[in-house]
Amino acid sequence: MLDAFAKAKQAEIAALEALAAAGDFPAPWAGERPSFVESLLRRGPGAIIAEYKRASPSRGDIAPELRAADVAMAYARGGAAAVSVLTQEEHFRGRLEFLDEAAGCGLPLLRKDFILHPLQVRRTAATPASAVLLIARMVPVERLALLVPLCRELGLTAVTEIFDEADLHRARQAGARVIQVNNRDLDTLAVNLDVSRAMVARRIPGEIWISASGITRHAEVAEMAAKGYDAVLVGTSLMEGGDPAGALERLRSGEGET
Ligand SMILES: O=P(O)(O)OC[C@@H](O)[C@@H](O)c1c[nH]c2ccccc12
Repeated sequence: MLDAFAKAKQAEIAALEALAAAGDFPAPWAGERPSFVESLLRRGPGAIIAEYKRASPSRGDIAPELRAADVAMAYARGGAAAVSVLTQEEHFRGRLEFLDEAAGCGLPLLRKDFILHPLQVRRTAATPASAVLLIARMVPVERLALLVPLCRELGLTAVTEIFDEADLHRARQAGARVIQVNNRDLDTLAVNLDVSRAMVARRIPGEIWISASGITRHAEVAEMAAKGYDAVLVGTSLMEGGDPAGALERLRSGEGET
C-alpha cells in the first residue's frame, strides 16, 4: 500500500517542480494559523482531532456527499480540538481545496496526505493548514530530517506518524516533537489499538502524543487519555453515519453509544 501511495504522488511533485521552475509557485498563506499544539493542550487529555475523510482504501466511500465546510463547522461546534483534512485524491477522494473550505471553522487544520518532498510542504504553507502529517516510514531519515525543520521554518507543526519502535527512533533523529501513533498498519491496513497501548511506554517529557485510527468509542478515548496520550485522531467512526456532529457528541460523552 505504501508504495502505491508514494507512486500516486509523483505526478503532483513533478507539477510542483514545474510551478517552482516557472516562478509561479503559490505564495505562503497570509492569514493567521491557530496553534495546533496549544489547541490540543488546552482541551487536555481526551482532546479529539476530528477528521474529514470522504473515502479510504480500506472502506471505500465513507461519506462522499458531506461537504468539508459543513463537517468542519460541526466538529468545531461539537468541541473538537483540531480538524484533520484528507487531501490525498486518488485513494481518499481528498482535495487540497478542502483545507480552504474547512478553514472557516476556526480550529487548527492538519493536512493529511503523503508528503515526500519539500515542495509539498511549501505547497501546504500556501493553505490555511496549521499542521502537516509526515509518515516516518515513507521517507528516508535524511529526508525526514529536512522536512521536519522546514515545517517549523514555514510556521507549520510537523505531526510525525509512527507505527513501531524503529519509526519512533527515526522520527526523533529527525527532530520530531509531535508523534502520532497509527493503529493502522499502512502496509496491511490492519487496525489494532494495542499498537498505541504498547508504544506509549516510550513517550518522553516534552513530546506531544496522538493515538490515531480505529477509535470508535468513548471508552477508548478515555483509555488513551489515561495512558498518556494528549489527543486521539478519529475519522471513519465520525463520518460513516452521515451525522458527524452527533457522532462527535456521542464519542465525547459516551451517551447514546450502542
Ligand atoms: O478513520 P479512522 O480509523 O478513525 O482513522 C483516522 C486516521 O487515523 C487515518 O485517516 C490516518 C492515519 N494516518 C494516515 C495516513 C494517511 C492517510 C490516513 C491516515
